[in-house]
Amino acid sequence: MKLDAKAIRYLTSEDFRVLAACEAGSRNHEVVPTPLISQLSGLRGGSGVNRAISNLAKINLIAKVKNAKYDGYRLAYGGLDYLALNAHQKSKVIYSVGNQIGVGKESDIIVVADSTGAQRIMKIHRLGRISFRTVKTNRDYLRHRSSAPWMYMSRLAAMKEFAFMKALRENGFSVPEPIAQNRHTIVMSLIDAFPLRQISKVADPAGLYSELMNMILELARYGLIHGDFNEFNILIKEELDPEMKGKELTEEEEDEHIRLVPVIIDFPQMVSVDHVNAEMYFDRDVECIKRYFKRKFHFVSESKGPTFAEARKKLLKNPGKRLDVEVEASGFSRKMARELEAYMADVGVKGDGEVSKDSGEDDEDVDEDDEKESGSEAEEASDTHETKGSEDVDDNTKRLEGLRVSGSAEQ
Ligand SMILES: Nc1ncnc2c1ncn2[C@@H]1O[C@H](COP(=O)(O)OP(=O)(O)OP(=O)(O)O)[C@@H](O)[C@H]1O
Repeated sequence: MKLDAKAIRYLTSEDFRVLAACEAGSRNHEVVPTPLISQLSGLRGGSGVNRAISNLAKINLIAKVKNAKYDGYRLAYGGLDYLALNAHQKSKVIYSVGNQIGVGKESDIIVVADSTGAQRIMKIHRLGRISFRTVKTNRDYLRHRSSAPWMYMSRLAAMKEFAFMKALRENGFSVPEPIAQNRHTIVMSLIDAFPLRQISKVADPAGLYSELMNMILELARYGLIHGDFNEFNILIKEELDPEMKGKELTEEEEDEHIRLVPVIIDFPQMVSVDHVNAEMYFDRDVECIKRYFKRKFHFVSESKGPTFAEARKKLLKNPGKRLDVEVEASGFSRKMARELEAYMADVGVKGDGEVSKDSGEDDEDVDEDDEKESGSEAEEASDTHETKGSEDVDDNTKRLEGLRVSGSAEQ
């Protein structure tokens, strides 16, 4: 399921039309019948369509499925990746694709660049990585979206992340700059920093701790609770004090004037302060930071940390713009939020370095399944085209390979 962009430059506009037809057909067909692909592609004459279908199947963008009633194809994650990449390329958001720098439980993080070489991050949401087979199949959100839930849920996750990132950024919060969203992907600015998880020593833990607590309170003042505020989702950027910029400093002086600036990069669980479980989420965020600072930096604050009641009071006394309301108005509706939340609840939440216990067991089963699947996919793939080495994963050098994304894509 890893993105391999190499084949994209060989795809023709016909291939992309057929791929888009498979995507459209997948919305209400688990297996899209070949005649329907042909019809939806709008291409005349069967031979072009058949050639495109066989091209796409060869590089695993679609997969042939023999159904009890008819033969057809289903869109694979790779196909959806290529459709999104093609769209980003057409709108000049992405010009080249570089290294994968992270594999999350539910996403891939890839360094990309625009035509000037400016580096950006593309995050590909993969909510089907944890197989839907293990999620209770009687869930409402699956019943109504049964044909391709992975596609729908991954797009919802990308929409949610983009909507919140935009609202937060516009209101002065320290988050990456959101650049574009297409299907299950978002493109954002690259933050040159490490996750708090990887920071072993902090000169002033009390300062950083209070900054993080203030962030939690400030979010609440704008009507939001992060819900997954932990050492993985906070990047720590080193910045020189503004008044020291441009001055010639020794290394020691520089160290003295470096400020640690937290940047929030991921908000899968973000909820409104009006959510039924708002207080639980708020307290969990506060506890997560307290526990982590104690364990990692041996820092225990004298104050107990903010309570939800205090946050509420702050919100009422000095309200910010209600970003929960703003996000809803931007197109990520309450219904979508509920569907995504039901799914997230099923697969569990990571906090303080651990996958929650209930979901952990599920995850193990699923990962095994998943490995088997992706293993065989990779084997097949290596027959037809090169696959990327796993050493690229987690490579923090953020080096671009300068791989062209597409030259022949549909206009
Ligand atoms: N904008 C960015 N700039 C730089 N690095 C980033 C950026 N976004 C993500 N990363 C890197 O990728 C890693 C994973 O990102 P993120 O937490 O958004 O993915 P995730 O799928 O939610 O991960 P998980 O499911 O494991 O929490 C981060 O820890 C960080 O190292």
